[in-house]
Amino acid sequence: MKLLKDILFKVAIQSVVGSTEVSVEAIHFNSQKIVENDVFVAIKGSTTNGHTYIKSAIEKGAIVVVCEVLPEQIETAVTYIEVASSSRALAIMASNFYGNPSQNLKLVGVTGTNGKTTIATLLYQLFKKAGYKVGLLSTVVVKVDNKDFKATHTTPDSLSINRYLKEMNNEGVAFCFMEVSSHGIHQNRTEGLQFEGGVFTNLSHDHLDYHDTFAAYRDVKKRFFDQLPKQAFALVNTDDKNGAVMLQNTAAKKYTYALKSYADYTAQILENSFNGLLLKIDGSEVWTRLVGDFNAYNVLAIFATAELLGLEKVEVLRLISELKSVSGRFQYFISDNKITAIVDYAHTPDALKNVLETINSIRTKNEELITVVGCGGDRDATKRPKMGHIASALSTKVVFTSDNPRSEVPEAIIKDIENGVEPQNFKKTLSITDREQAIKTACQLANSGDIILIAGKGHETYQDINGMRFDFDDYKTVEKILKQLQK
Ligand SMILES: CC(=O)N[C@H]1[C@@H](OP(=O)(O)OP(=O)(O)OC[C@H]2O[C@@H](n3ccc(=O)[nH]c3=O)[C@H](O)[C@@H]2O)O[C@H](CO)[C@@H](O)[C@@H]1O[C@H](C)C(=O)N[C@@H](C)C(=O)N[C@H](CCC(=O)O)C(=O)O
Ligand SMILES: Nc1ncnc2c1ncn2[C@@H]1O[C@H](COP(=O)(O)OP(=O)(O)OP(=O)(O)O)[C@@H](O)[C@H]1O
Repeated sequence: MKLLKDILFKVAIQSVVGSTEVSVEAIHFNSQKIVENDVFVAIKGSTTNGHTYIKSAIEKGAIVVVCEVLPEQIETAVTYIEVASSSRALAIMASNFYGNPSQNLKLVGVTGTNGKTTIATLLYQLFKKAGYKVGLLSTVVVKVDNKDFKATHTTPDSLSINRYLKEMNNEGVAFCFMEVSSHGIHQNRTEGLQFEGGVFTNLSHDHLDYHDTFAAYRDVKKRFFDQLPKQAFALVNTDDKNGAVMLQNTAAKKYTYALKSYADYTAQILENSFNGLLLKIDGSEVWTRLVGDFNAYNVLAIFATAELLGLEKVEVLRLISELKSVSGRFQYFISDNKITAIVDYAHTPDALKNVLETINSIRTKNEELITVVGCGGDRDATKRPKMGHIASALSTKVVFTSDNPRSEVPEAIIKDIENGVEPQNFKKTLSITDREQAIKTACQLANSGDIILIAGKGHETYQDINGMRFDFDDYKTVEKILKQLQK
């Protein structure tokens, strides 16, 4: 049990009706989870207004209600806390409830359109190898040192974040790396956390279904840096023009990294092949198994972050050479008959362009590049023709297919993608709605030496069709088909 007035510490309260000297059991923002002696936080969501559940939360046993508008009917046995932002109040209360766990470890947030999972996961790997207990909050998995938990979001809700951080405190975790999504910042999921540092990767067209405009999307990302305290570090990629924007109003210590322009941390690509990258960082050569130019940025960000967190340069360089690729991020194998199959999470125009350009910069002219790609349903439709255009312009053959059509008609999504194909590239493309059949066709089209890229789903192990999740794994599927075709 916790005293309400303690968990309200630093919450910007507008009015209180009732006593704050009451003991509460737990905090919930979903009325369905409420039991006796709980706090219910009513949040205005995107589909429902949590304030409509106040009555039902009280019936289930809530003794405290945190809300932005006081209900007309006040129950005398209940304490009401009126705040300007319930989601912000929730985050601060969650932090207080779990004993401000972010203050007991070094927390680094990674934000940007692409590279968050790669950088956060590889930092987790690197600090583990350096002998520390480490935490990870990522799109793929949540890790409390060696314990794994299923990830539900890129950045979980504030109660879950603080619960995981508390577990990390209990395990003696020294560093935690977390992905900070634009949805997470916008919904105040990271409010009140004490960050040791923030990393900005890049910004490109994404999530405009949610943020409406690119400027709004950029400004949400910037808010994360605006809120960093002065003892923290803000590390940004200044080859992306938005990097400088992120630093405009931050109180944190500013650091930059770049491959193409002057920066505090720079690197040179000496070699780039399917065996990995040879980089020169700060005068020293380092070999990494990670493939592609974009991973040179990721490795440089990892190097800088590890140094800023106090690791020795020589040790960091040694550990970088031991890092393994991240699940579904340029994850590849070469079949017995020498076909290279790559599974990559590129599901934005920019990420798709990057991954295709990377493969094209490595492959020889007589090796074909066959791409299998689709776009999600119920999400930003403006990226569909862009992805169709990019895939067909940068591959030798393309199979358009489904990628989580959700409630939309898969063929209609594919039609939107096809609309972006330039007439001269039509002959390179075909469309097959069923993703397994599409992958099979790509495998049948491939000859020894060719490369198949399966883009968009990466680590995901399902296909979301009409509210139902069906098991589906790009990597296992292509592995199975290529084996069968060899027989
Ligand atoms: C669009 C969006 O981000 N939605 C998130 C939001 O839900 P919402 O605003 O839609 O909630 P709602 O359904 O309208 O309900 C409003 C309130 O009423 C409450 N309620 C509702 C029903 C009830 O019976 N009782 C009750 O109290 C709900 O608990 C909620 O507090 O708040 C929820 C709680 O934190 C999130 O789980 C939910 O994430 C949904 C599932 C989601 O898919 N989010 C994605 C888009 C997302 O956040 N993605 C980013 C990464 C994006 C990327 O980089 O690719 C992420 O960080 O994961
Ligand atoms: N630094 C980078 N710059 C551009 N593209 C990148 C970078 N790092 C990775 N990518 C590409 O973007 C894809 C997604 O990478 P990653 O999962 O690390 O990004 P993310 O920011 O976590 O994305 P999401 O939030 O969608 O999970 C990769 O599969 C790769 O194709």
